Amino acid sequence: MVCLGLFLGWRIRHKNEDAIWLWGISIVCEFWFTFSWLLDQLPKLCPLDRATDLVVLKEKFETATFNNPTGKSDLPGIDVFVSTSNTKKKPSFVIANTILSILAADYPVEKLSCYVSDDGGSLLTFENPESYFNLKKYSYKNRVHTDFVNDRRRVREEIKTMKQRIEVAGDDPVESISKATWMANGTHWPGTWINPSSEHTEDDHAGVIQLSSSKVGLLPIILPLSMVVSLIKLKPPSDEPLFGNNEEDTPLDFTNIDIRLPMLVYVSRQKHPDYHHNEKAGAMNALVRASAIMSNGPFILNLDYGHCQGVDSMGGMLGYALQSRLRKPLLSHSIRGDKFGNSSFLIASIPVVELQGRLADHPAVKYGRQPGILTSAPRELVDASTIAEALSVISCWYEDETEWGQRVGWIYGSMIEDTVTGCRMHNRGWKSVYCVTKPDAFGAIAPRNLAERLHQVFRWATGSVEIFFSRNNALLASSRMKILRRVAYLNVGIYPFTSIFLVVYCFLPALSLLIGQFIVQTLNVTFLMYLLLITLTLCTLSIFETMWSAQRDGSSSWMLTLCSKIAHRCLTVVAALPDWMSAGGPPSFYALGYRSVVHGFRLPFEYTLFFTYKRFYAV
Ligand SMILES: O=c1ccn([C@@H]2O[C@H](COP(=O)(O)OP(=O)(O)O[C@H]3O[C@H](CO)[C@@H](O)[C@H](O)[C@H]3O)[C@@H](O)[C@H]2O)c(=O)[nH]1
Ligand SMILES: [Mn+2]
Repeated sequence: MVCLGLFLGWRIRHKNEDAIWLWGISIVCEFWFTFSWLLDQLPKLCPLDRATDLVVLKEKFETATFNNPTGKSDLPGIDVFVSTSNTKKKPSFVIANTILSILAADYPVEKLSCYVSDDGGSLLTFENPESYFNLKKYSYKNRVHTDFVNDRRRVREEIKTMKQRIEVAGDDPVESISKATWMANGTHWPGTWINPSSEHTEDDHAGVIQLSSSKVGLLPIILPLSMVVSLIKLKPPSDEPLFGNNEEDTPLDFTNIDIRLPMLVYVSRQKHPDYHHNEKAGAMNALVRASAIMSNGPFILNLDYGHCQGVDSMGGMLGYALQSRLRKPLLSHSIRGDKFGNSSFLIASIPVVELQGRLADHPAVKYGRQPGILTSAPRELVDASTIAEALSVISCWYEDETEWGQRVGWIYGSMIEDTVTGCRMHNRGWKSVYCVTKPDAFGAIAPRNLAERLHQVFRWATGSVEIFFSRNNALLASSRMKILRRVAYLNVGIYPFTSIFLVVYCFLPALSLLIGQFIVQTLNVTFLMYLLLITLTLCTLSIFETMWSAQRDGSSSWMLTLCSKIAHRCLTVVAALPDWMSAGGPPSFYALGYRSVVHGFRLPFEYTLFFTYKRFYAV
């Protein structure tokens, strides 16, 4: 900050009298860059690193006490929401992995429900796990128990036969799926048809809810999942362990293994051309209501279609949420976080906040999800009338003349609904914690190519500009919004504007060549020294951040860690440069143009790609 201050001071005192306008433009840009750098840095002040003590968590909630003589888990229920939309772009096997990671979580099965929202409303396309099973030599060989090798062989055979069964259904496997718009029970699929006809397209179809325990219903719907289901013989969970036996017709031996799995629900909300579906925010709100009727877990965890989670993450996160209920400290605090270098991490942590409170307004859930309520009573069975009721709350007119999306649930009106919703929650005094777990709690898929990445940053920038020009602008937030958090939100709303200054500033050298004038009168030593000083300071800052994160990892040879991390960081910087140059500038620039000039025009979530690139490359 001192370097930048001195530099700017020097620049103001040494005008280029021969081209005062050029000097003026460059000074304005430099002031903006300093401002946006500050906005980036401030939220990183006072980093706090917390970790849940899982042993204490288990001790508190899963040991026999006077109030809980059986020692059955007393942990609260969690409803996990996974969203998917376009199955062409989002392979169904990816979401199958996400769902598997949830079903495999180290959390009492009877307390966990997994809701899959499919905005495509489609029978997911079949993509088989052949590539994994076709590997001639796989890396586990000689390193794992022979049981695993044998099980793997059996699963491979099972999948082969399943594939054959699918191929027998028609010459072309894809063709056979298109006929599967008729479900196995002889009724037609209420959602999107492969050959769409009226009321069976992606934007116009009835609501669908399918429960994993009604196995027959699920089988034709999610094919990769159906494999999983048929392989492990899904059972509706009760709070008593259920041991498998080998008599059943399964390829795996489940003797003495608890075969219960969490409740798995497939939801595709109703769509109608007359109603805006509000993308992911709309899908999440439908799930909030449907789940309130079906399981009403006091906590919600929201994952995207490709966010796999680690086995311990649920307990890890609950540790934060339940902290106030425990006398023995559950959290260890230490300063210095790991994830420096990207201020958006603060914002990215926001969806992890416990999303409780009165979100549901349906009579069946009159009291909503009461804050902090612990559901120790066993969950009631879900019957046909419950499903009918859940179907009614995912209809598209359900939100008519209600406050859903305005004040209740996920907030509508921006493409980055996670940020707006987080902002509104903080604004109302919700607390959030930045969750750092070891190993990482979640793994996600990054965009696979430049076009996808540009599409994503364009969408984010559009969302940011939408926020900036709305009442959700951080400057208008209530006094409950903490100051650094306000700065972080402000940064999210303001960063696309940097693109204007970037484009102008990058243009100046070319202009200088043409007119023979530069932003300074002469390239004197002081100017160059300042540039060098600023560059060196930034590098040092980077090294410090790396050192802190190396220390945090508690590595015994932290020098070695440091060296490898510095090398890694250098590589990252080099690799990120093209990304920064392509993504940081033009997409934000366009987003800004669209939002400010063509205000009120809504860009479709998925089709921004077409919009950007036609223009981008034309220019
Ligand atoms: O109409 C829609 C559009 C999208 N989605 C889902 O929303 C999620 C995010 O979409 P994606 O295309 O993966 O966007 P990303 O930019 O990768 O996602 C980030 O940015 C989004 C805001 O733009 C947030 O919603 C996400 O939580 C955040 O991870 C995915 O699971 C989609 O399936 C829907 O459910 N319905
Ligand atoms: Mn994504």
